[in-house]
Amino acid sequence: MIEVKNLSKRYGEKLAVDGVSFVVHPGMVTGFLGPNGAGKSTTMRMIAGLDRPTAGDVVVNDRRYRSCRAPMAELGVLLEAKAVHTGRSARNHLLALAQTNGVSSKRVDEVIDLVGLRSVAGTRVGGFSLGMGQRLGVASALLGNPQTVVLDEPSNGLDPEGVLWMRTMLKSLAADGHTVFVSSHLMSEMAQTATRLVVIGRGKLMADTTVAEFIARASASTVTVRTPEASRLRELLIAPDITISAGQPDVLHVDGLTAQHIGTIAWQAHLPIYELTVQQASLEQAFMELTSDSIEYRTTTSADPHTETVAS
Ligand SMILES: Nc1ncnc2c1ncn2[C@@H]1O[C@H](COP(=O)(O)OP(=O)(O)OP(=O)(O)O)[C@@H](O)[C@H]1O
Repeated sequence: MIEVKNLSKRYGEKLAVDGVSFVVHPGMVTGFLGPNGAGKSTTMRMIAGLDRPTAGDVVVNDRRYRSCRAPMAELGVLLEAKAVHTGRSARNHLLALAQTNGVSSKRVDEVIDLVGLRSVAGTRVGGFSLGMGQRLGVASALLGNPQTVVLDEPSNGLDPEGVLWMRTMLKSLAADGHTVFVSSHLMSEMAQTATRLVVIGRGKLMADTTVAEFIARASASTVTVRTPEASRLRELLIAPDITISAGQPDVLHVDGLTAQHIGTIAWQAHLPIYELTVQQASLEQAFMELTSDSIEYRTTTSADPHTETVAS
């Protein structure tokens, strides 16, 4: 479990993390979302004990690790993908890490298999691709079989097979009772991987909820109805606070009523229904809606798409 309590981090004038509190529970994957510069990496670095908070506290697995990092069996960390510049092979790199942390060489071979690096375990790490480096980083994070893992953009640089592998691995870690806290900008991937979400914007907590609730809160829950009796159904449904727009002649889009309600009214009036669909926002749409005011680095729409402006 990770408990973050009133956590703040100031870099000079910049308050990168501003009084953030949340709890990451074991047994499920928790996604950590926020626009660029929101403070995700800074928060993760403080959880990992690599940055000292300006204020507030972090408790990992019921213990405080103030000045030193949590032991490998407690907390496994993958922070921003950095190439490991070493002439060592992947296996020797992990063996060295294992020796300094009292981890057995048997575990080294286990994690090599777990991350799918068996065929290149003897290859120099310096020549690894970004995706192979990510897998090695995950292997290092899992070496101590930690109760809690904190991974910053673990799917970064992975090919589709690698992204699927990462999703499966994170879910299986969570299913085994581990605490899994993962940042990502890949919204569709997060929607498939995480059960809960912590969302920050400009250093402040914006949401701490389940993925389902987060999406439900953002979407207007429009119901699409397909019926050959669209105009009759419209007359039966229309009421104050109910908005009905027509798509094709046999399609109505209804805001303000549930699918059950619409289905029941149609059934009572003996109107045939060919389709009744609740239109839910995607996680990406929900995220954009929630964070649109807290995007710090925004591209201008009319000018050069490569130009970035910093909002005041
Ligand atoms: N060492 C540092 N010195 C000064 N400012 C920093 C430092 N590290 C981070 N910042 C600033 O703190 C803010 C939060 O940065 P952080 O890297 O935590 O955001 P992020 O949410 O991880 O962003 P991204 O999604 O782009 O990785 C940014 O404005 C960043 O410029």
